[in-house]
Amino acid sequence: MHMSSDQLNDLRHSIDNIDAALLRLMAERFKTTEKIGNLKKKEQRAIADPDREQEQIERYKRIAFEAGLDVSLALRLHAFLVEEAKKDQHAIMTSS
Ligand SMILES: C=C(O[C@@H]1C=C(C(=O)O)C=C[C@H]1O)C(=O)O
Repeated sequence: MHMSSDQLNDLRHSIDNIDAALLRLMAERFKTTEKIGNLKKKEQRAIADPDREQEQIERYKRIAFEAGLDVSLALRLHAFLVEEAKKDQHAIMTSS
């Protein structure tokens, strides 16, 4: 049975709202990691914090599982976000 185009439009409207929320949250996350980068620069701290990343991984696993999201997808998202945040922080650390 075909989905009616009304149903399709409604679902796509939901997707657009979800995507907008995801992008705004990502912007918020990168603004926050940028602040952390500035703080690390001031305090001469290392960019990477493996202990923190490990704690985040455990948290991602739990939250993804409870939310019914594929755990490996959540962990790939974590790796991507942290890698990008560290690249940004590296740029902050090396700028004068
Ligand atoms: C943002 C930080 O810097 C790095 C990036 C992280 C992140 O994107 O969440 C976490 C740990 C660090 O390796 C931090 O130390 O909190």
